[in-house]
Amino acid sequence: MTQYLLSIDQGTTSSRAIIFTENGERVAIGQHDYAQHYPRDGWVEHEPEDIWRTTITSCRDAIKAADIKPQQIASIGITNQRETTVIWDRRTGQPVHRAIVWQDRRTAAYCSALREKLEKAGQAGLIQQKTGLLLDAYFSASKIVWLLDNIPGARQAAEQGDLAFGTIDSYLLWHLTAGKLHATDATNASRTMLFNIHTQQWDQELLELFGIPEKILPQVKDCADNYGFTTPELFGHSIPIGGMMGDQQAAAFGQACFEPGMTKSTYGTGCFLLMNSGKQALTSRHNLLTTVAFRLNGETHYALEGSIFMAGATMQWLRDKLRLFSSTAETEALAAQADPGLSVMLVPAFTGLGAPWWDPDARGAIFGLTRDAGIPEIVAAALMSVAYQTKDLQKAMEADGQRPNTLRVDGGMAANGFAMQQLADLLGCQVDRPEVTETTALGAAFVAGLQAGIYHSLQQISALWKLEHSFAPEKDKNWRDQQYNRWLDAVNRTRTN
Ligand SMILES: Nc1ncnc2c1ncn2[C@@H]1O[C@H](COP(=O)(O)OP(=O)(O)O)[C@@H](O)[C@H]1O
Ligand SMILES: O=P(O)(O)OC[C@H](O)CO
Repeated sequence: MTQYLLSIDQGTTSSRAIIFTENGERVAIGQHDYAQHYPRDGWVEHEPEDIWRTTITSCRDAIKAADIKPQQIASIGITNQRETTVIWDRRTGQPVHRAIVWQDRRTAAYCSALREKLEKAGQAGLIQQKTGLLLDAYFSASKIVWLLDNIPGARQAAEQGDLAFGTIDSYLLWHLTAGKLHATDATNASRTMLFNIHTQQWDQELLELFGIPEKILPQVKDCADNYGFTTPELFGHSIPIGGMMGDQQAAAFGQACFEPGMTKSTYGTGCFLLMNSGKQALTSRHNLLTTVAFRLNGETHYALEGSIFMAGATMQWLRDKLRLFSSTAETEALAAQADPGLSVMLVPAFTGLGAPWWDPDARGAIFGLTRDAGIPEIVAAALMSVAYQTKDLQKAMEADGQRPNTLRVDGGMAANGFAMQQLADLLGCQVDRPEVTETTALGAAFVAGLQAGIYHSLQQISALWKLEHSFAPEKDKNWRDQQYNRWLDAVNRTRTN
């Protein structure tokens, strides 16, 4: 009987399930979008029930479309939007509130106050030293604090051990196993701001600092590990769950970035660039994050990460709010019509600026508009903003003494040839796009396959990576510097810090 791997990719805007062959070929997909809730400026929430329902429907659709039996699935891998925080009641499985999404900025003021407190106490570097993260509303810790402080009775219930916290991976695992397992993996744990990435343990000092009871936290496992079995009612058969990874780490794994210096950049809703740093956890002095890249057999590999909040989401804004086009697939042809002599710049700071600026109060702007500027120029500026933001990350890595070698790209926006060519031109390095751009799902399938004994080494997985197109830089250094200086000027005009 032919064996397959099922990857669950629970993303910010949609839930997906993809069936892969043992050779990493995509057989079938199930995908469902779900509602985004914006109750106030800067607040972003998801209904956990929507996440669960769309995930399970996507799995069933994928199994049906692949025309296979659940018995043929050797293992399930779970990958997910990271940091997004859910707290639920262990007795009923009911969430106490909607999930607070990674993009949500409601705890920005709390984070600023805590930063000041730490600075005054001479402990400014404490959080970065332990977690590799910068004190920001992006990560789970301050979101947990908000839930415990704002949901009546939550703090007391948490202290009594009645509540469970999880990022989306844990929440899905809990439901897939009918409440048998409350676990996460080291990559997701490394995004909570409560996990010491050096000792690989929940950190007591940080739990005290945030006032979070340890009882609500999940057990932390390797990425390829025994995550139990799906409860039989779901698929008519209990399928083993063998892999778990945050989505950006999964993308790096699916891109086979296993050696130090290997770098990937994923262009989905946001953009996340990860450079493998091997078994060494590098500390950035230029506002990048240190994160767990993967942990296998108890051995941790690290990465430097730059997180940008708006990439594909900028294209959605142009489509849905400005109605400049009806499908993002049109943007490549539109941008190709832009007059290269016009210098429109779009800074997509809709929810503040991420790495390396970390300015939660900055807001978006379009500069350089003239009477000749039209839809093509604005679309081109939006696509180029993604390349400029990646250039910011490249500069920060270089300032940290790192020189990422070729860049492997993936995610929905990597399909856009205009954006990818701009990226190669601005970075001045080769940009490689693989045959499978759903590398996030593929990475989760790979770790699940390691656990199932389908793969025996990382070399075996590397050999499955296949190049589809390589974008080579076509512009010189002068052009790059000139363009980048104009970008910096535009960014500086939106910054508040
Ligand atoms: N051809 C394209 N050109 C530009 N942007 C695109 C294109 N295709 C998809 N996108 C953008 O990519 C994003 C979807 O990518 P995906 O990897 O599915 O995201 P996520 O996992 O964050 O939901 C959307 O924001 C969409 O606007
Ligand atoms: O859902 P995505 O693909 O936009 O990824 C979200 C990231 O994991 C947030 O850190």
